[in-house]
Amino acid sequence: DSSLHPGDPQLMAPPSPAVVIVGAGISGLAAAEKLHKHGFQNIKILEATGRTGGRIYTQKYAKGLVEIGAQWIHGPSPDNPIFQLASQFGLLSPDALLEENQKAYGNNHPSDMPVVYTSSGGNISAAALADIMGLFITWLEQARNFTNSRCGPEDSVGSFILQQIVNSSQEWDKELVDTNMALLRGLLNMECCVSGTHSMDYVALCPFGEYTMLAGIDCTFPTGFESLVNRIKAPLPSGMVVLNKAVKRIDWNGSFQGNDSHVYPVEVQCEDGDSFVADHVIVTVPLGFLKKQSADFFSPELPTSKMQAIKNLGFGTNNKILVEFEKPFWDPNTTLIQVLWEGDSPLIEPKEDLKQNWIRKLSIFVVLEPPAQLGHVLCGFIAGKEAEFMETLTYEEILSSMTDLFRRITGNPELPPPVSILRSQWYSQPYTGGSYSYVAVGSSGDDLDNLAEPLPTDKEALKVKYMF
Ligand SMILES: Cc1cc2nc3c(=O)[nH]c(=O)nc-3n(C[C@H](O)[C@H](O)[C@H](O)COP(=O)(O)OP(=O)(O)OC[C@H]3O[C@@H](n4cnc5c(N)ncnc54)[C@H](O)[C@@H]3O)c2cc1C
Repeated sequence: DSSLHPGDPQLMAPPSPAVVIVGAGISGLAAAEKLHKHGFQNIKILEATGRTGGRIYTQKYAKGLVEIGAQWIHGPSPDNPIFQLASQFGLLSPDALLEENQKAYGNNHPSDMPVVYTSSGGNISAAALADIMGLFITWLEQARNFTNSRCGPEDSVGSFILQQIVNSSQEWDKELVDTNMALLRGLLNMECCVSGTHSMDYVALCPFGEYTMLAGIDCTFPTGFESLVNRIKAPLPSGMVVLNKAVKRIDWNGSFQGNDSHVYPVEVQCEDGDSFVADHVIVTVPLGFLKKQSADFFSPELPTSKMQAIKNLGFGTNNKILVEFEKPFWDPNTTLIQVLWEGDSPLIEPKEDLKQNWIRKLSIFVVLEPPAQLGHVLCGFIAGKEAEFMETLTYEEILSSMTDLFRRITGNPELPPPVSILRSQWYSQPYTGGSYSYVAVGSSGDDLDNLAEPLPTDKEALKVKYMF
């Protein structure tokens, strides 16, 4: 509520509330910026790593910039706060600002049709692919329509789609069955990347449609997603963000003497022995970190409903493998490349030997734009246990796997190896522990709301709650 200011009597017990924000990703920085704008001065943002931005991470690569984490504004239209900020700061390309692009629906998926390369160097006709893509998109929409209608708590998006595949396959021409199944396996692999999960069998069916899709064709930041973070951070005074300051524990319901005469309800203890007293703490650490640490991170322990929400919600890995080529092997109009792994099928469990088979989970590559400025770069997406295994491999092992893969799918054993590769390793980051969250079987959207609820639940104590 912008009408409230620190001087307002209903907000102010001590004259300048001390606020500690844990995490300097976009959430923590945006919270600080908002408080600062409303006159709060006693704010500290404690960040475990040596950089701000968290899962928004733009790096120099090839001849330009690439995103190791967040890449697109999904649903860039006026209702989207990221879009609002990005346009306000002038960070978007003229195309992204076109009204027609803001009104169109991209469905949170790349809107273009991929070009399919098979694992033995063949191609698939655009018509065959369009048929299967059409079915798959319809099934996803049907899965979203389960919201508020009856479905079992154990039902998953994966099991629903599998049932549709089985039913639909009865009507397919026999000679198309293997190709269709392999295409669908690839589309499911891609959907795992979208949801950040190992398997769509882990994603709850009933709440699947609660994720609101905003209008707008997904767009990127020409100067990098991190330029948005930097603009949000710019007005904050130096010293407000403290890097390399990992928080170890938050004592959130006590009485702690500050250096002044004030007694504070919260004390934040850091790994390096430092501690900070506070009136309010805003915790923005990823769910992946909370899953590993929440039992020891809060004292007293969080209420059972919050602990259950942390346990029940899903948090999985989606990684990127960026591959730079001297010359593109793909046609200049290609925007997406799908790898069809012959023999794969949604009806067959993937083989467990990750060393031999991890690469079969890699089904989709986005051609990064614009090649004139960036060079010829493909961005592969891989999710789940295979993505986590990939993080353990050396640069040389991945480069060699990529060389083999592209030689196979182009049918050209002489194809020059990529010039370089760059991969993300979100699972191994101790303060992230994966990529993003999803509503897993056994959880619901209420768990997300529950985690966002401030503590303590005593309404009298909730002065800051009404700031936003
Ligand atoms: C591969 C990938 C692709 C993505 N693609 C998109 C996309 O295209 N579009 C999109 O909108 N979103 C995308 N996302 C999601 C998006 O990046 C996140 O939703 C967003 O960046 C989360 O911001 P945050 O500030 O909430 O968390 P984070 O960015 O994770 O920030 C949390 C911060 O807390 C710090 N921290 C953790 N523990 C501690 C501790 N104990 N003490 C102190 N600090 C701590 C972390 O180091 C981190 O800096 C993607 C994410 C990934 C990983």
